[in-house]
Amino acid sequence: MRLSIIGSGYVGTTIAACFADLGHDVVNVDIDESIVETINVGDAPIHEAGLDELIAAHAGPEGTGRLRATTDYDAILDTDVTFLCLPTPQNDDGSIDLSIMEAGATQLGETLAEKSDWHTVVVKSTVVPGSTEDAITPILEDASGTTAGEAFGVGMNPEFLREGTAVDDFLNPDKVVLGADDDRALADMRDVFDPLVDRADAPVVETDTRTAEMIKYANNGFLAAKISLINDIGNICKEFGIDAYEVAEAIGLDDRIGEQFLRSGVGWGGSCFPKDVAAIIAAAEEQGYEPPVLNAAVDLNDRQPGRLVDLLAEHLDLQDARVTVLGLAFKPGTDDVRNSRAIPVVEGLQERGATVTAYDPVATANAKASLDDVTYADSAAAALADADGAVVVTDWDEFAALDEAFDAMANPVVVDGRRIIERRDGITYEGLTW
Ligand SMILES: NC(=O)c1ccc[n+]([C@@H]2O[C@H](COP(=O)([O-])OP(=O)(O)OC[C@H]3O[C@@H](n4cnc5c(N)ncnc54)[C@H](O)[C@@H]3O)[C@@H](O)[C@H]2O)c1
Ligand SMILES: O=c1ccn([C@@H]2O[C@H](COP(=O)(O)OP(=O)(O)O[C@H]3O[C@H](CO)[C@@H](O)[C@H](O)[C@H]3O)[C@@H](O)[C@H]2O)c(=O)[nH]1
Repeated sequence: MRLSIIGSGYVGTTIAACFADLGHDVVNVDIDESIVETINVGDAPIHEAGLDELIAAHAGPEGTGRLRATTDYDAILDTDVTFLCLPTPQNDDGSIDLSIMEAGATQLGETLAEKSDWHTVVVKSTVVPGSTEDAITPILEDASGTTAGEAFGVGMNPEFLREGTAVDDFLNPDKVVLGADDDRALADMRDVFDPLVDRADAPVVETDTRTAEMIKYANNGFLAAKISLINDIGNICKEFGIDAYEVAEAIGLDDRIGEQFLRSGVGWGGSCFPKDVAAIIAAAEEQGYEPPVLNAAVDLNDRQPGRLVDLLAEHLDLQDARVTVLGLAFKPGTDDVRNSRAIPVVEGLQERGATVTAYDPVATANAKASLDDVTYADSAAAALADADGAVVVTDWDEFAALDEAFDAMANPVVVDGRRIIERRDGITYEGLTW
């Protein structure tokens, strides 16, 4: 099928490259010219395992030609289905900010006014229940001068990929959720996903758009709360001198609990969990319901970075100390620092009078835009040399291999927020929950 993908960020670029690999003809539409140029020379605009190869295979000079990018919305006219992969950030009160989606839907609708045959629009972005039906569809109707169900159909297909493993997650999904209130839109969505579903043997959930929207928030809310619960239990373990990871391994053997997402530590960050949990709480409150468990999950998550800083302060006076922060990305495998726990950790250290030297294998450039007064080192060893203390915020594999670098610290105190450093003689080592 011929697909257009509006928004070529972490989700839009990944799904475009994967759909091209599955045999579709795909065009990415983005307002950022540098992203468009990067894709068209066959490179990935983001750091994501396996993405370079897929883009080179389909968009590069020697590629299949099944993937290209443009800033011109008219490219949509030569496609059958459009995915909206635009950002859905949060307002100051935590509620969803749909303004970028609304702007994209307006441009899409104006373009569809020129199209004579049927078109299916799929909302891929994470949006609160009712957004597709009550906000996006009316904009498409107004801007195109046509009616949903007649000239075009609208569906909602939430995305569950994780950054760092985005390509693999997209190509091997646990489930595919197709939300539609229109039979033709649903039929088009089935055709788009058939090659993926066949290949991955993935279960397909067909439902209406509001339920599809809610499934995404339920998924993220559940996972975020699961991590907060293991952090709560981990904090108790620490008080008793018990290893929370040993406890987690045992409880994870119970199929009803499951072994995944039981890594306790400095908490959940990223572009999704914090904003999505905030958005569904705000949406629930607007309906008159205050969700106590999700609120507690956020509250606990907000406290973990402070606990990390407090633990370091038990071992050294932070005033004028030089502290090394290992890891800036919100998780390993990505250059994304949006809502990374590194941000409150660095700010907490600075508030207590410490000066911070940081190192991350790939996220330094992005971190520079979010953090002030930080010295960035070119290697973990350089960051650790002569430091008065160190904290670990991201579980990059390369940190597990560090050994002698700790001996070059002025005072080898290490507080590990991610259980990645080996405890050994010669280092004063503290785990956050073990
Ligand atoms: N990042 C993830 O891992 C992930 C996973 C699942 C779902 N989601 C959801 O997917 C959506 C997109 O997230 P993302 O992380 O890919 O965002 P992103 O910020 O990485 O990318 C968005 C892209 O949209 C472009 N853009 C902005 N306005 C535009 C316009 N009017 N027309 C065309 N392009 C425009 C930007 O230039 C940018 O390249 C969000 O709703 C997010 O919650 C994200
Ligand atoms: O046991 C765990 C697992 C994760 N994390 C942290 O949780 C955050 C999120 O990690 P992860 O879920 O792996 O990455 P994301 O890319 O944010 O993916 C989440 O958010 C996406 C956007 O909505 C969804 O598509 C994914 O299904 C959902 O896992 C990171 O800070 C991790 O360090 C933990 O602290 N402990």
